[in-house]
Amino acid sequence: MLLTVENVSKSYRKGNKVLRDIDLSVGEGEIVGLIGESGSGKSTLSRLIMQLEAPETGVISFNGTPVTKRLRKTFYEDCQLVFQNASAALNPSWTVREILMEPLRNSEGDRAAHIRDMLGSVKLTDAHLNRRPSELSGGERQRVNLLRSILVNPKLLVCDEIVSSLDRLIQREIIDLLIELNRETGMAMLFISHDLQVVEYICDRIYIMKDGKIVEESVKVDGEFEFSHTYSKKLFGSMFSRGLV
Ligand SMILES: Nc1ncnc2c1ncn2[C@@H]1O[C@H](COP(=O)(O)OP(=O)(O)OP(=O)(O)O)[C@@H](O)[C@H]1O
Repeated sequence: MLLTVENVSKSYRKGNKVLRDIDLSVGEGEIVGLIGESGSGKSTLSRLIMQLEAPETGVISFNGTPVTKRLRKTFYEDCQLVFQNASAALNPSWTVREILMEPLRNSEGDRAAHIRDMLGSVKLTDAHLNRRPSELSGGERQRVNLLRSILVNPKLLVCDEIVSSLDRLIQREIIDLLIELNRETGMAMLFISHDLQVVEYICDRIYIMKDGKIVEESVKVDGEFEFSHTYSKKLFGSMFSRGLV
């Protein structure tokens, strides 16, 4: 397995567990979903995976090695995080070129040529390079954000609600890009979302989270996920009835 999360728990305040005994895995080249309502602990888990915070108990491993035993620099070449708010993630005073050069600062070779080669993979052009984030649309900003993370060719991309603030059409464009990237490069993804329709479209396997616990894992069969846990049925049922799916 590329990523394994074993028995991970986390509290911010004594006696109030935000994550409880989480077990989760992502295999090479797999697109795995993590779905749950607001406040269920999804972003906390993504921060733990990225070593931005430490778990209280349990172990997170990448290719069988605990992430805490990895050098940050090489770990971030293997595993990258993209999160929802592209505007906050991008330095407003930098041009797109400067933003994209930054993750390659330690790379050898022609960085500008690498960026030019990769622009097309997220449907951006040379013309975007001299613009600042404020001169881009929301969808373009998220594509710059995404490109910044994939420039180092990570094996795993953790996507935390990356299309949630975009309209359906732009969401679809970004999701199709992710599927294309996955097919072409084999990049695995942990796709975190509260949006079943999006998760159902992109993922082959999903985990359902409730109040800091994984309550169910489901594998897509014939294009659909099946659930046995009452909460998953209720969650998915209410999404259908609200017309989100
Ligand atoms: N730094 C923090 N200090 C204290 N409590 C926190 C902190 N970060 C998150 N929490 C709490 O942990 C719980 C889980 O939050 P988290 O952001 O992981 O949920 P989420 O599922 O990602 O929600 P959303 O979909 O709304 O982003 C929430 O109750 C939140 O208030």
